[in-house]
Amino acid sequence: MMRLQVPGVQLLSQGNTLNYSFSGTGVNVSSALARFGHEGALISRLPNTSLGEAAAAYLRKLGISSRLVIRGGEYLGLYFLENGFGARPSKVTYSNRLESSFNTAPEETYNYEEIARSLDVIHFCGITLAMNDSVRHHMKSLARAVKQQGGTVIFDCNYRPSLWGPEGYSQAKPHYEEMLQLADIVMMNEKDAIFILGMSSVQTEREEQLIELIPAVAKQFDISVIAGTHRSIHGDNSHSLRGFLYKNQSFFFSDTLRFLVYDRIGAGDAYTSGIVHGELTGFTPEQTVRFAAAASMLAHTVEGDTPMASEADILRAMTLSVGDVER
Ligand SMILES: Nc1ncnc2c1ncn2[C@@H]1O[C@H](COP(=O)(O)OP(=O)(O)OP(=O)(O)O)[C@@H](O)[C@H]1O
Ligand SMILES: O=C(O)C[C@@H](O)[C@H](O)C(=O)CO
Repeated sequence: MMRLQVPGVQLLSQGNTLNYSFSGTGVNVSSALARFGHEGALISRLPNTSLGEAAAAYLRKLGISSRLVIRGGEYLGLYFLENGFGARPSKVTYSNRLESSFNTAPEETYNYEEIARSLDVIHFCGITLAMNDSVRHHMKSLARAVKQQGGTVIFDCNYRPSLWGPEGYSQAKPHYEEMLQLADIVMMNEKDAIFILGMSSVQTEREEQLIELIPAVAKQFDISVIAGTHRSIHGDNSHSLRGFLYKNQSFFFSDTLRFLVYDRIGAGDAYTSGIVHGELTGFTPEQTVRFAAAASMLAHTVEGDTPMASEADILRAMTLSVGDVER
């Protein structure tokens, strides 16, 4: 999709120029993994227009393979970003998303078995799950095909209230449950368990709810790895983030990292990419969760949705020393 950002911290109603880039969770995760040395390919559908061309060129620049990008349809989904400052949060407004080439892809667009044979790991997210019945059908069919071929299915719950509407949780629940049944690695925290899956906890603190509910989710849906973050937002444009990883019936946590935020969008995708890279590379769970949290921290420092840090940048950031100019 296309991101249209009002420069600086202006509101849409104040500005008169927009900077554009192309993004979405799939773009963010596949480009980060490509930067870490894996082959990252995007499964999507782009229009045969200058907009589609510009998006394809952007993917090439990010090192993403477009071998699974289909051409057709007429539009690209858009979102407008107004950056927050201090007490005023950033605001995302989606536009024309449901008419996009991706969201109108007809039944026969993707050859699920062929795609599944061509990859080891596939990543889906809750944003795609919120689109429409036809997209959900593509998504679940592809996940089933990958599972049948012995591939790894990753599902990031990232629930977006504005996409599901007022009865969102009850509408979302059966679809989330289906994806969780198919997933091997899941990105979530206790909020997803409580609000979407309807689980309850006797605990009142987030950390304790997490420790009670995540193992129950892993058991119920037979999930090997569950990972996610807890974020606190401070009044001085800084955030604190602590990552967790639940694997082999044990929890692993990163340190709580506190940092200034330049651009928050896509930081969760950077965390996911760190977890997936750690799992694929054979890091220990301790290393993986620390690597993912540092990857997410660095993503907050770069403009745009897409994480730009290399593995070396992240390993350096894990030492926690703030650097001067490197020359
Ligand atoms: N209102 C909500 N209802 C249910 N779950 C939620 C809600 N808000 C957030 N969550 C869940 O909490 C987890 C963390 O969400 P959060 O928005 O903090 O960041 P993220 O998804 O990690 O980051 P990013 O927005 O960069 O992808 C996600 O799995 C998300 O689905
Ligand atoms: O809405 C999307 O498809 C994703 C974008 O809003 C953005 O890239 C994002 O939220 C990433 O997690």
